[in-house]
Amino acid sequence: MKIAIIGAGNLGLSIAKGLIVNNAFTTLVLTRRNLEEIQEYEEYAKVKVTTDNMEAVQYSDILIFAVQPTQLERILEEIKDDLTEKHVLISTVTGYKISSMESLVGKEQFIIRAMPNTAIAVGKSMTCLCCNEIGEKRITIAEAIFNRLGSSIIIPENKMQAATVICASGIAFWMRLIRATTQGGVQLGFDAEDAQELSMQTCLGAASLLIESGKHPEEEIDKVTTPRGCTIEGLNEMEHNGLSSSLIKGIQASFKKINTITTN
Ligand SMILES: NC(=O)C1=CN([C@@H]2O[C@H](COP(=O)(O)OP(=O)(O)OC[C@H]3O[C@@H](n4cnc5c(N)ncnc54)[C@H](O)[C@@H]3O)[C@@H](O)[C@H]2O)C=CC1
Ligand SMILES: O=C(O)[C@@H]1CCC=N1
Repeated sequence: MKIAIIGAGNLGLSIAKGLIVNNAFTTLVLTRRNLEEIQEYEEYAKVKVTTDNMEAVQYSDILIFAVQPTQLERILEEIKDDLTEKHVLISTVTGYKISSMESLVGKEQFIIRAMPNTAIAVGKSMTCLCCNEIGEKRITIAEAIFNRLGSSIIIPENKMQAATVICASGIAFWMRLIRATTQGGVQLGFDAEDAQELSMQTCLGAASLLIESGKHPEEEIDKVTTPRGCTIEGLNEMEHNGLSSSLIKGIQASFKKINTITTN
């Protein structure tokens, strides 16, 4: 696959790393306004960096847009005359609707929206996808890319904002929980490095157990909570202090915010 990432910033570079580590492209073009930060990527075989989006379009079949919402419109205006029927446009841009992209590049262009998270750099992103009508003919290409770099599901476009909160912002929420449990571990006497290792591996174990068993979290929690034991003591104290409620309220606040920053 001849892939271009238009806007190799935080997310764009995470996608690039995932593609490179998984050898998941034929050619890869990375664009950015300032090349200094991405020059090192040219050391990888078949990777090119440029400031020229038009060149990236001409050189590639799959165009992944990873720019800020306010930057996308200008870029689509810039490249639209160079788009052909071979191009598949994949936008990771938050809150930028398919209909707005269609109004700039036309309904006949294959358009897919993807909402990955930065774990795509290590092939572990949960990515939500949706597409325009004609894009259904190419959605399997997007699934192939994002399944190689984690897991993907197809959702209706009206759930993309919620998906952004749960998956894209969500990775930051989980990392904060890892940090908090690390701090708890330090207070119990582990050095910071060991405490983080214990916390990360336990988090990975919890997710893996649920993924592999298909069980509900409470069923697995019941196996851990010895009656009158230390686990239920800790869990109840956390709940008295609003753990679940705080997470749910945070998710709601994030969702409220994302609906205010939607640009179209
Ligand atoms: N950072 C994240 O974890 C996630 C971000 N997103 C969305 O992905 C998009 C990108 O986010 P980030 O990577 O965090 O932003 P960023 O600001 O780190 O990256 C955007 C990059 O685009 C470049 N750029 C701007 N105008 C350009 C142009 N005309 N041509 C080429 N490059 C240009 C900028 O120099 C910058 O490096 C946003 O819409 C964001 O909402 C979605 C999911 C997760
Ligand atoms: O925080 C944000 O607004 C963007 C969207 C999801 C991740 N980063």
